[in-house]
Amino acid sequence: MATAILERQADPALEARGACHLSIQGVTKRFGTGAKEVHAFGPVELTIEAGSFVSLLGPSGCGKSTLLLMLAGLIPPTSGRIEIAGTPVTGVRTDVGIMFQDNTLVPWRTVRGNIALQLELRGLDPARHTRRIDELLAAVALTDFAGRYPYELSGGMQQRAAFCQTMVHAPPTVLLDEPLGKLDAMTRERVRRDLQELWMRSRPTVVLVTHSIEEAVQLSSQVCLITPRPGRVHETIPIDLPWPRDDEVKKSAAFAGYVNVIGDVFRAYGVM
Ligand SMILES: Nc1ncnc2c1ncn2[C@@H]1O[C@H](COP(=O)(O)OP(=O)(O)OP(=O)(O)O)[C@@H](O)[C@H]1O
Repeated sequence: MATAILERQADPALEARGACHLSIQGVTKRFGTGAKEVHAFGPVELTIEAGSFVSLLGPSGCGKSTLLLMLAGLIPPTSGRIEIAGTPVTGVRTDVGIMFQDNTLVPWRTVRGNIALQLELRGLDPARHTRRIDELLAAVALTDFAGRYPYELSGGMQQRAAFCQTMVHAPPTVLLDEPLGKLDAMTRERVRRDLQELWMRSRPTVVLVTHSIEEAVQLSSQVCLITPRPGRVHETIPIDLPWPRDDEVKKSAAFAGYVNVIGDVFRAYGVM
């Protein structure tokens, strides 16, 4: 799958897109005012190196999704500064690929039309990317459903279509908010492998929000542990395991060691 996803067609708009360095400087987020104010997140200082795969792990409500939305420029921080590749994030970033747990497929377009929409929104001509769309569809086993509408797909199929949407413009920065949460266990494992292979081949900067310690350890170059709300960085743990993180690696004592160490942190917080 990854090979297909990463093959880029000769469109300068999709070429020469290096991975981006992300910088989060003293960022906080508060929602509401007065008695209803919620201090959701921060202050946080965090640097995410270009080409790394960072998972954000933390208890429910600690502000992980809020951070992702701020990184994408969809909501502003209350204070602090976010930069992608040295440029302050001040609004929606079209060079970022983002995927949520609930997909953003529009009901009036087919699967192919939904994928094409992400190109159109960026001023790219879908007709020039037919091969890429076909390869993405094949990679997630949706070729036969390209002409179907979202309501005709299962939840897992909708997420796979949404994955194609996220990747079709070859984003140098990919933000994933529990994208695999609603997938069945077998599909989830397959998409994890695909995601890993994809990252290894083209090394976009990936930030993944997940509740699964195993998923974070399997996929990440670093796992960032976030405290209960208001979320702060407890620790960033480099995951020094060989790639690819196949079944052999997942069965290793070192893998189990990382899972235990991270689990101990959350057990100490009383959230596990
Ligand atoms: N638009 C909003 N208005 C008010 N409060 C909000 C808003 N969005 C998030 N919050 C609050 O901010 C806090 C962090 O929410 P967020 O969704 O970022 O957490 P999370 O770590 O992603 O949680 P989960 O793991 O359950 O998805 C929560 O207390 C939530 O209620």
